[in-house]
Amino acid sequence: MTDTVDDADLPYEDGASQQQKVEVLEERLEILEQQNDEMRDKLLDANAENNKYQQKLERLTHENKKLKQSPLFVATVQELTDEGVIIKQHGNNQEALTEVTAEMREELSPDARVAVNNSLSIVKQLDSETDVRARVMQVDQSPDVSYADIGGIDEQMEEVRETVEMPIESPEMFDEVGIDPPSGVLLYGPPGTGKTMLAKAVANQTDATFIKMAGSELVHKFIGEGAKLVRDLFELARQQEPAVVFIDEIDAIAAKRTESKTSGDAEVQRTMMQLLAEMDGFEERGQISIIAATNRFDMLDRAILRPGRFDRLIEVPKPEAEGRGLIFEIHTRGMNIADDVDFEELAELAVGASGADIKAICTEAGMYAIRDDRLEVATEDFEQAWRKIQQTDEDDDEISKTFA
Ligand SMILES: Nc1ncnc2c1ncn2[C@@H]1O[C@H](COP(=O)(O)OP(=O)(O)OP(=O)(O)O)[C@@H](O)[C@H]1O
Repeated sequence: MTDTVDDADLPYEDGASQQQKVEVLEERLEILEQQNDEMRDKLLDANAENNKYQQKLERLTHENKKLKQSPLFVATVQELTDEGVIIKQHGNNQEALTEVTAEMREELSPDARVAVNNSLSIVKQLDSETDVRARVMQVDQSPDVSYADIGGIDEQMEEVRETVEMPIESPEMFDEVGIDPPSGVLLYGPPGTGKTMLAKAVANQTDATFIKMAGSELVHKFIGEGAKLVRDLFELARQQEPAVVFIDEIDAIAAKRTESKTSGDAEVQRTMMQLLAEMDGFEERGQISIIAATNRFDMLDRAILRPGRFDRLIEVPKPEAEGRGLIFEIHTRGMNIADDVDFEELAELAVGASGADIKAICTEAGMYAIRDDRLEVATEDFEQAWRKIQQTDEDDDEISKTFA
């Protein structure tokens, strides 16, 4: 590069002639012009380079977005080698060697959980397993539901108590008599009839930790991890025993096998096999009771109903008139209701309502009173609320038919 002209001192002696001064200044001007040209060239080059990087960035951002949109699989990092990173896919346990950028490599360590795309490139690192567990499993040390909060399903409640309470409270009795305690209870029936409540109440009664896992979340949100999460679920229960493990929507993991052999099916199968294995290993299970629930009994794989697994099948139906009356009574306990409100009458009116519907009627009736600026809930409010809830149900049915 040309010499720089960086001192501001005049480049000639004080006594220099006019001629000498002009010559020196011209010389300096020439240098400056040259430098200017060089700088302009560099700027142009830098701009071109910048454009190139900008385009590359856009392309990569687009590609990254695309990668994140398509379904990803979960894998665990086994080893960081000079050739690349060895990962093991969950579900099929296949190992693969994949290359990663230097930045990604810095972040990774053996045992890290990562999401990989179809070509097994690592797209991102995932939360630790504890976070995932927290999201799929709802743990409640002491649920606040008691038997007195449940109405209209006394028989079912008795059966659940008999099956679950005894093995938790007096496991030694089963040892002494020499029989295996009943392993699992399967509650089936329409939505909102109190299945979850029953499981919570029995956990509360036995001072057991209530651990809930939703079957549908297990297979839809955590693809490739179902079997492992089932293992984790029972491990967690063992740490917390006595525990009641409640598997909601079990039909999502234990549905009848279909003819198709898609990878989704295989994954669900693996999850179910793990569940069966955990249920069969009762010896090591300790004071852990399993309660599962489904609205789709007809869809269940018979394997799950074999003796020694869910050997108590309890139907939890919608309540009859008497039961509906009791549920109205339960849900209005804390409400300020008019003296003339008659639960039997309300129960006669709300034909076909589930426990959850009745709870909704009571809340809605309270809302009608508030809107009307009254502090007391009247019979009319309940009637109006029931009409509204029926309407909402009909609308929902319409919507589900439209999308069916
Ligand atoms: N038998 C009942 N007695 C009192 N309240 C009930 C009863 N059944 C349902 N409820 C009310 O409805 C709510 C929902 O019930 P719950 O979650 O137990 O139903 P579920 O049968 O587990 O439904 P799903 O199949 O949709 O999971 C409860 O929190 C409770 O307020």
